[in-house]
Amino acid sequence: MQQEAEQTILVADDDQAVRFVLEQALSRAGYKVHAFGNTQPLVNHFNQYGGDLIITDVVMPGGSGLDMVQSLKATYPDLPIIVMTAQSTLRNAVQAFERGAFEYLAKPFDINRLVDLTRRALQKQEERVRNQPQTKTKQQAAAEDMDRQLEERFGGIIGSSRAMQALFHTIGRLSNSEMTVLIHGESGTGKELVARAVHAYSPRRRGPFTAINMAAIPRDLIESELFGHEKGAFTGAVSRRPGHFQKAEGGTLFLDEIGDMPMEAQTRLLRVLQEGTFTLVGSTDILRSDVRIIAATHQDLPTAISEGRFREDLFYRLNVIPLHVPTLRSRKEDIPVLSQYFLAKTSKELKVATKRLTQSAMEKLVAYDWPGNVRELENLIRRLTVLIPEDEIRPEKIELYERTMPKLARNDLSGHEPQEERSTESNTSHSYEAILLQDLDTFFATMGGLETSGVYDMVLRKMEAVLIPRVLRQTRGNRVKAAQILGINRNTLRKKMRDLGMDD
Ligand SMILES: Nc1ncnc2c1ncn2[C@@H]1O[C@H](COP(=O)(O)OP(=O)(O)OP(=O)(O)O)[C@@H](O)[C@H]1O
Repeated sequence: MQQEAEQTILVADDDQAVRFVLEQALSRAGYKVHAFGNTQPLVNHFNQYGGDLIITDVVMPGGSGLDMVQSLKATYPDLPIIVMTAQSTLRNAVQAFERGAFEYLAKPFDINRLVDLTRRALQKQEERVRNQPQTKTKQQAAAEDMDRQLEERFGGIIGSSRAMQALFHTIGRLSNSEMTVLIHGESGTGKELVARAVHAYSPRRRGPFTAINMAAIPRDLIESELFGHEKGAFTGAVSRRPGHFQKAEGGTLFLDEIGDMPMEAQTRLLRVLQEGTFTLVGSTDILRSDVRIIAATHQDLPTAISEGRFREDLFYRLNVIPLHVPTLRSRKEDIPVLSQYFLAKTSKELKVATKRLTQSAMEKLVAYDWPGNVRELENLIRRLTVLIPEDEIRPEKIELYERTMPKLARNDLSGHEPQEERSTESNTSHSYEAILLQDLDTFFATMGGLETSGVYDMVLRKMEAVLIPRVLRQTRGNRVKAAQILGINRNTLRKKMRDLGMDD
């Protein structure tokens, strides 16, 4: 029987007849055989060209086969070695196994038994290799090292573009300083990540880092969220409550979307920056603050100032160190490394195999404009990891998901005409198809593929089981209206409800 990939066996025996018999039998079994009259030439050959299995005699004029087993196993613990001897003593047998031999054969033996043993030893070895964690290539290990260093140094900010390198450089220069920083950049570029890195390399690194997003809090609550409130300061203020300034004491307070801060809160913030003091809402007690401020915005603050929405004096207080985080489309060279980073990160989080992007899929990602910047790329990679059953991400999958993402569609990953120019109807049907297809892919993936039979009925039934209750909820249980919306007659609806086990 021919082996799939030819494996090499090295034989050492001082008896030429034995060597001949072994060479013949093992070659017939499909192995490549090199036979030697002594141990040293075998070891030399192995060191130079390697080999998959060794068969050795024990007593040979130039050296002991057992000594060779010991020295080879010390360096190659997984190498299978079969020992054979005409002087079969207990001592020899014990020593052979103690030194790591796979098997010990007393001469004379049935040659078929040796061939059989050889096959088993090689199979076992293959299994062991398969079950062992993959050994990394030097290149992989170096890349991982670099990632780790980057992650450690810049809190997980990835980017090898010149713009990102310049940003890293500034963050590095800022370490040891406590100056106020204003970060500017489009949404999703990584402003919060940068703020965290600035904090992590500052003398306050052991203090708290607290983040608050002005756009995410109702405007009339921003002041009390930031500065805390006194009991009874407003309806609902049942007790005295600290704000983010107190929580960030001794550390850094990150004020995201500062452009959305209401005027009254701006005045209080200005006071903290000028005097280092503030008062709780509803109190006149002056509290001291030891907090470093890092603010961020995607808005153009000078425009907000000219429109009377932002205090000019506050702007200058905040903008002591301006940092700009570049858009992803202006640093396309970072897209491959970011994509790989998110593929690895997501698969680790979700405990699934890391997917690969084909070259043309990667080209698509690089060509795209990324209006949502790094956040959009991260989200897309997460979706692809979760929803695609295959290990490889091909460009069609990216086009498919593009249709379900209004933002992506605008920029057109597929290279088609922009979707806004298509009719609403076709837009809708496109996204329905894509959403359904995504869900089906996930559904089939959880069922282990599309090998099941009766898929048509099963899928339609599952659709009905979701659709009918949904429409009935919409009509508050009114079946006449529900049947109208569904476009089926009342009796059909009643029958389907019964089939689905829905109560009358
Ligand atoms: N250079 C980067 N390397 C790794 N991950 C990044 C990078 N930039 C952004 N991210 C990731 O992208 C997502 C968005 O980043 P982040 O929240 O910092 O953006 P942002 O500019 O503060 O957004 P917004 O203005 O909408 O608040 C986060 O999950 C972040 O971890």
